[in-house]
Amino acid sequence: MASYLSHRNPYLAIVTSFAVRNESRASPLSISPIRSRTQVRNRFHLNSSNGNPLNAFSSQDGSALPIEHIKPQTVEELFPLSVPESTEYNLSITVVGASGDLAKKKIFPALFALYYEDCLPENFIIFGYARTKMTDEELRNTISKTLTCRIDKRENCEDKMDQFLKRCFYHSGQYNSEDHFAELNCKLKEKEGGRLSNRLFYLSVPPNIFVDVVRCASLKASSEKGWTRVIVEKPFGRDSESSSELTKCLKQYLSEEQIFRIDHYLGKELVENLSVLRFSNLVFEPLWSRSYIRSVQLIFSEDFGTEGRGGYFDNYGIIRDIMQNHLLQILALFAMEPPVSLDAEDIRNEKVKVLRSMIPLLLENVVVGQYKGHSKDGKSYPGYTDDPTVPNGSITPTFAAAALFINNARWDGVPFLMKAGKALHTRRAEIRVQFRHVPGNLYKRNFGTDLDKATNELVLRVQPDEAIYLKINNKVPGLGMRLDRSDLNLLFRARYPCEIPDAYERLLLDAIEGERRLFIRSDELDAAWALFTPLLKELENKKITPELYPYGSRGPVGAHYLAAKHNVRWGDLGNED
Ligand SMILES: NC(=O)C1=CN([C@@H]2O[C@H](COP(=O)(O)OP(=O)(O)OC[C@H]3O[C@@H](n4cnc5c(N)ncnc54)[C@H](OP(=O)(O)O)[C@@H]3O)[C@@H](O)[C@H]2O)C=CC1
Ligand SMILES: O=C1O[C@H](COP(=O)(O)O)[C@@H](O)[C@H](O)[C@H]1O
Repeated sequence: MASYLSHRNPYLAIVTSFAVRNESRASPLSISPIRSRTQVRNRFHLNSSNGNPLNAFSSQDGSALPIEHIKPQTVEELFPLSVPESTEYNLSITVVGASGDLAKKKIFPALFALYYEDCLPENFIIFGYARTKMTDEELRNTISKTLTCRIDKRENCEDKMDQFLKRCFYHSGQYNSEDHFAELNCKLKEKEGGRLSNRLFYLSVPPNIFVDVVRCASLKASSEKGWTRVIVEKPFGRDSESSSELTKCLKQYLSEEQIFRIDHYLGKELVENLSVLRFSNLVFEPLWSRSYIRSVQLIFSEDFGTEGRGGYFDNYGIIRDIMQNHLLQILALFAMEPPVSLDAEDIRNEKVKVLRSMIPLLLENVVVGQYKGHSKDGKSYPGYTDDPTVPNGSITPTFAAAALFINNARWDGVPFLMKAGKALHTRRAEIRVQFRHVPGNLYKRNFGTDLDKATNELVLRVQPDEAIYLKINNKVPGLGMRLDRSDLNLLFRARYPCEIPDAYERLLLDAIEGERRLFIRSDELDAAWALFTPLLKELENKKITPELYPYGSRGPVGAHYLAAKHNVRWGDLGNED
């Protein structure tokens, strides 16, 4: 019971510790604390991503108001005899950049999915905000085209969509206008109907606008009595300096507790499952070190180019777009020491330690590539520089492979190979763990000369078709002694025949709840940039030309040499997957 609410905000931590102290000397007369706590829990009984029940109307983040303001002063304040009903609370979500691609593709559909699953509080409203002129009705029409119902839960879906859309509104304004945000504030207040309201802003706009929006929103549209939180989309800067500058600017208006830096890969089901697999199964954790693991591979590939996003992409490139954030976050989760608990700070502390233990990334351990035009079966595919939004002669990498090392006792000498590319032959994201050879293997001669083919490999397929499988050696049935490699295969669609929630659903729900475990803390971000910035500068200063690879291919051959240099092979390019 003690840990039930305690990891949340200061208010709830106080409530919990106080309630537990009271509980230990409970008498028939000391019933009110326990009753109050139960009421609090029942009011909004959802689970956040670490499995703890939610309290969606949890109080302040210590932002708009000083912390003393929110500390309950008396027992009556801590455990009021009459706890307000959930209907008195409101959650207002403002999607800034609501006319954009991400808002339509991911954010509104995720919000609808949460509503459909009864994961939003009873009183919620959603505002779209952008410069584009639009009426509420026009916003509803636009987003209605992208809402979908779970494949396995289609009943009443149309009704639910209608009800959801009725809660969606739109306000047009400039991103740097305090007046326009003050107008938004008036509209929010009107719809909130005088209830205590928590406010969440989702910054789905290009990064050069982040600070303006945060300034205007925090000064003019913060919640007066509830919390105000801001989800910030990547990219968080483009190197150490710009990232620190961004953090510094954001912190003029927000506390760290209010900033939710999203990395949507942390919300993916299989990335979530990584820690479960490792820490709740005895068979894996003892093997999780240099003693048994020969290499770890983090692979991201897309079978389409930068179509439509070339303008953004050219300023960043694949290392900033995928490696410095998505793949590095997975690496940190994979390699961290067991955290003290599942609390956000405990996990993020361990991740930071790993990131800070990484050996500086050398240019000789990196390969960069760029896709070129290619024709196949009578169809032609454009090269990266054919995109009209990409400058002629751009040397921005659309592919990169890198070998990284962690300087600690657990991982000394183990190559962590990363590979990320656009316009490759397949769309896939996976974590591959290659184990060492079996020492003194009795069956050595059954494998022929290539012992690598007989090593065990654990694969977490993040997407598509989520799966966890372990490649093992097995006797082929029969009178002889022939071995082959087989998979112990946990295919999610076979085992769990329900739709897997999108990463944005999980992350939005956590931000509403105030659960920060899957969001990036500023010191994690600093450590991530500290690792990649020198390399990025060297690539740019030396104007390293990327190796060209045809659209739809398996990427530059340089990636194979890189793996070979570290005595390993890419697991995704074997004869079998
Ligand atoms: N799209 C994706 O798949 C992903 C996007 N992201 C990040 O999410 C954020 C939003 O992405 P996305 O929706 O694709 O971005 P968009 O380019 O579609 O921009 C979103 C909105 O911002 C406004 N906007 C665009 N450019 C400018 C500008 N130069 N000055 C002022 N306003 C501008 C536009 O609204 P209006 O003109 O109406 O004001 C636009 O509809 C970005 O930070 C992006 O990096 C992260 C991961 C994936
Ligand atoms: O952050 C980004 O991610 C997408 C890939 O996300 P996914 O969930 O579809 O795998 C990528 O296309 C984009 O370039 C990048 O900015």
